[in-house]
Amino acid sequence: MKVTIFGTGYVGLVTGACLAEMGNHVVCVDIDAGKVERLKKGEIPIFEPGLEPIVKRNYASGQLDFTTHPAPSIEHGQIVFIAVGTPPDEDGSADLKYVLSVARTIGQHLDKYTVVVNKSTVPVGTADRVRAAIAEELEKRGASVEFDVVSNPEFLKEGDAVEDCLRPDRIIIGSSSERAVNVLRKLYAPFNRNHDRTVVMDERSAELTKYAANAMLATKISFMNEIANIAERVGADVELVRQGIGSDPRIGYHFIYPGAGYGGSCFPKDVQALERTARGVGYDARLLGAVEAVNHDQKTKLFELISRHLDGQLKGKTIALWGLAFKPNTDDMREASSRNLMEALWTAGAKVRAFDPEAREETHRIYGDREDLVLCDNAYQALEGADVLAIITEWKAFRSPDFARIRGMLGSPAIFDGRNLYDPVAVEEAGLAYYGIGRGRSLRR
Ligand SMILES: NC(=O)c1ccc[n+]([C@@H]2O[C@H](COP(=O)([O-])OP(=O)(O)OC[C@H]3O[C@@H](n4cnc5c(N)ncnc54)[C@H](O)[C@@H]3O)[C@@H](O)[C@H]2O)c1
Ligand SMILES: O=c1ccn([C@@H]2O[C@H](COP(=O)(O)OP(=O)(O)O[C@H]3O[C@H](CO)[C@@H](O)[C@H](O)[C@H]3O)[C@@H](O)[C@H]2O)c(=O)[nH]1
Repeated sequence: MKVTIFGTGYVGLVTGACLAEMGNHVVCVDIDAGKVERLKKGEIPIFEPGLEPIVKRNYASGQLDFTTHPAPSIEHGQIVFIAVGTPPDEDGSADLKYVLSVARTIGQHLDKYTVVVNKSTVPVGTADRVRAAIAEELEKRGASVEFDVVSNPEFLKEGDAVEDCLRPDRIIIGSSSERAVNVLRKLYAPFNRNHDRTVVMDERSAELTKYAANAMLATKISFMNEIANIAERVGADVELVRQGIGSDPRIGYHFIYPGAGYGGSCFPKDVQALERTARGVGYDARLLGAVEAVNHDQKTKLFELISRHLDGQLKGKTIALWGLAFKPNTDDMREASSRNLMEALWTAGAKVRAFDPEAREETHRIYGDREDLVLCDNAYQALEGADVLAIITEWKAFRSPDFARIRGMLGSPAIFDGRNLYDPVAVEEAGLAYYGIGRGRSLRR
C-alpha cells in the first residue's frame, strides 16, 4: 500500500522502515532538512538496534523514501500517519502544535479519500481536533474530499523499537468508520499472521488506552520504588521482595525493577499529561500525582546516598558514572536520571567522569564542554582519579565488573548501584562499600 509518514523520529522512522519492510511503498516527511539529508545518505540519526539495515535496504530498493516536501507526499499516501512530537507545554499538558500543524498541511493538499492516522501520543479528543483542522483547510480551498481520522497509538519501547514494531503485542485501531478500519486491517495484515492482534474501538478510547498503558507501567515502577524505600528502612532487601511478588502471575516479573527513577520521553510526560487531562474534567487523579511525586524523589536518591557516604563533603570530589542514557540500548537522554544526578553533583561542587556505550555524543550536545564533566572512552577510564562509582543505566557491559580493580582505583571505595545490578556481598567482600536501592539487608550488616 502507499503510505506517508509525517515525522522521522523514533516512532515515524521505525514505523516507516517496518512498513516498507512489509512491502509497502513508504514516504517519510520531516521539516528537519538536515535529518532528511542524513537519512538519504544512509545515516541513522538515532541509535536503535536493528534499524540501520532495514532503513538502508528499503531506501536502496525504493520502498522507502525521505523528503521535506509535504504536497507530493500527501498525494502519494492512501494512508497518512502523523508521528510528530507531543512535548509537555508549560502546565504539563501535551502540546499539540506539531500535530495540528501537520493536520492543517494535510488539509491544504488532500486530493482523494485518505485515511489520516494519528500515531503520536495525544490527549483524548485530539482526533476530533485533527478532523476539524483538516476540514477547515479543505473549506478554505473550497475542496470537497472525503477522509477519515483514526487513532492508532504506538507502544514501541526504545532499544527494542524494531522488534516491538514488527511483532506488536496489540494493534489498537480507534475509529468509527468501517471504511477506515478496513484499510488499516489490510495494512496490518502481515503483522497479524500468527494471530489477530487488532483491537478496534472508538477514537477516544484508543487515545486513553495509550495513556492508561504508560500510566500503569509507571505506577508499577513507582510502587516498587516505594517498597524499596520501605525495605531500606526496615532492613529488608527489595530484590528478594521483587522475586517473591513477581512469581505471582497476577503481578508478574515485568516492570517491577526499583531504581533511580523512570525517565525517557514518554512516562514522565504522559503521566503528567493524563493527570492534567483528569484535572481539566474536574477529577483529581491522586494516584497519578503520587506516581509522579515518588519518581521525582527517586531521582534524587543516588545523590543523597553519595552525599551521606562522603559526609556532605562533595566539593572537589570526583564521581565516576557508568551510564548516561535513560535506559540501555539507546542514546536518548530525555528525562534521564543521570541528568538529575550530574546536575546535583555539579551544584554541590563535585566533578563527574562518565562513560556510556552510546550516549556520549548526545551528552556532549546537551552539556557542551565543561570542566566538571569528562566523557570517557571506556568504563575503567571513568574511574581514574575518582572517589566513588555510581551506576545509573544497566548496560550489559556493566553487569560483571572486576570489583578488585574498581576498589584499587577509587579514593573512597564505594559503589552506588542505581539499578541493583550487583550482589552486595560480592562487592563488600572485594573491599568496597555497597549502596543499592532498597537493599536494607546490606546496610544492616
Ligand atoms: N519515543 C518513543 O519511544 C515513543 C513510543 C510511542 C509513542 N511515542 C509518541 O510518538 C510521538 C513522536 O515521538 P518521537 O519520540 O518519535 O518524537 P521525535 O521528537 O523523536 O520525532 C518527531 C519528529 O517530528 C518532526 N516534525 C515536527 N513537526 C513536523 C512537521 N510539521 N512535519 C514533519 N515532521 C515534523 C521533527 O522534526 C522530528 O524529527 C510522541 O507523541 C510520543 O509521545 C513515542
Ligand atoms: O522495571 C522497570 C522498568 C523500567 N524502568 C525505567 O522506566 C523508564 C522507561 O523504560 P521503558 O518503558 O523500557 O522505555 P520507553 O522507551 O520509555 O517505553 C515506554 O514508553 C513508550 C512511549 O510511550 C511506550 O511506547 C512503551 O510501551 C513504554 O514501555 C526507563 O527509565 C527505565 O529505566 C524502571 O525503572 N523499572
